[in-house]
Amino acid sequence: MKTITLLGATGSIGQQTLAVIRAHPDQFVIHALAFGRNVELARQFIYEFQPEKVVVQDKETKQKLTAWVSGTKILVGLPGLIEVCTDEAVDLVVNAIIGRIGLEPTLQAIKANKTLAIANKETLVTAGHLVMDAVAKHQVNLLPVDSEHSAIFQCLQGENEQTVKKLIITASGGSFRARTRAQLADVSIEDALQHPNWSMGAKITIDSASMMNKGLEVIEAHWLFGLDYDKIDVILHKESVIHSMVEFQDRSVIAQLGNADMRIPIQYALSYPTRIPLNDADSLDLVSLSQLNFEKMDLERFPCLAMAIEAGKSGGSLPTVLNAANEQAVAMFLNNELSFLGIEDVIEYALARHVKITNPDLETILAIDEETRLIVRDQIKR
Ligand SMILES: NC(=O)C1=CN([C@@H]2O[C@H](COP(=O)(O)OP(=O)(O)OC[C@H]3O[C@@H](n4cnc5c(N)ncnc54)[C@H](OP(=O)(O)O)[C@@H]3O)[C@@H](O)[C@H]2O)C=CC1
Ligand SMILES: CC(=O)[C@@H](O)[C@H](O)COP(=O)(O)O
Ligand SMILES: [Mn+2]
Repeated sequence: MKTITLLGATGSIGQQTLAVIRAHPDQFVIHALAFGRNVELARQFIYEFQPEKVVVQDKETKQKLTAWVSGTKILVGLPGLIEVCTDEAVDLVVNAIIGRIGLEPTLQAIKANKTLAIANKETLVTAGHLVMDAVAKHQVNLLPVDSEHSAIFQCLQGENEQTVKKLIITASGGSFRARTRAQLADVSIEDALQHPNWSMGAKITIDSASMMNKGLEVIEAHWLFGLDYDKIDVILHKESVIHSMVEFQDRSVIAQLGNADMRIPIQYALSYPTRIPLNDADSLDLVSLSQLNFEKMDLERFPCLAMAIEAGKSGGSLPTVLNAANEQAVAMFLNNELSFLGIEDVIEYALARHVKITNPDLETILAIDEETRLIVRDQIKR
């Protein structure tokens, strides 16, 4: 039995994680659930999973929840997240929170020697070196949940990582893959939220439309698999059936395929190192699909991907700036304060004015993150 703390329980990944746990009550039990402000949904999950502890984003949310909950301790904010990630009883932390807020809980969970299933890619982008240093020091398992990274991780099982020639990350192209750049000028929030293959939270869906998601994933892959950027390729694959591939030195290529169902990588991270059945799911039907398509990635069409690769290669504090500027810009786009193409403009602006700091510590990263968000807000409101 694995005892689990789940951060981001009310989100897209969080709910699918609970579906996996619900289907395997003999293997997984919830210790704590953390969420932001969605009290309605959280109440149902607290009732069903009876966690010992719940963490909410702020005091107002705690007040709303208090009347509904008995026998569960309600904690608030970052101290609460850290407490439930480090509790003695916990074996596995699933970090499915959105954004940079996931960084400190991640670091604390690793320091407490917990196995970590990580969906929260912003954490690895903003401070991958700190996370991987902590993983190496504490010798914990850091298990990818992101579909591409789970695919690569699965392809690497039983392999010697020294024999890897390159990773090939697939990209669906997102909501606007059929549009030219000129056709992106007036796109609406609703259009941007229509991902062709996956049902996901709003922020990652916008990242996918701008191709920043793939940029974040390249940086995430660099840290998770310890490979130089020139060994990480991205190709367009509109069906999202091959979730990613590994080419080995002998030119053999291993791919992981499956339907676009995040329960597959989530469950693999939870059950690792074994596989368990995924019930209520369809098998991949290649005959119905009949063909799979691949295209070269056009970095001029998708400048966010180009900026992310450059920031990753340059390293230091630049990925922190990239991530913070993107989080702020996407939030403002979703709030109707910025156009879709404005997202890439403000990220470019934030990166250009930043003076890189090599090997930033946690305090420096948090300060740069805050400062970058301010700069982006000021720039947009001007
Ligand atoms: N969705 C997907 O299929 C995939 C997602 N990912 C990654 O997984 C992560 C989660 O994505 P997704 O599930 O789509 O996101 P969602 O927006 O659907 O969910 C985010 C979750 O985080 C919670 N949250 C937000 N802010 C805070 C906070 N300050 N304190 C505590 N909890 C907070 C939300 O709570 P509430 O809603 O209650 O406010 C919600 O539970 C992201 O990093 C994303 O890039 C990676 C691959 C696929
Ligand atoms: C499900 C998942 O892992 C997402 O990150 C997905 O990959 C988004 O798809 P694209 O970014 O390829 O559009
Ligand atoms: Mn992904």
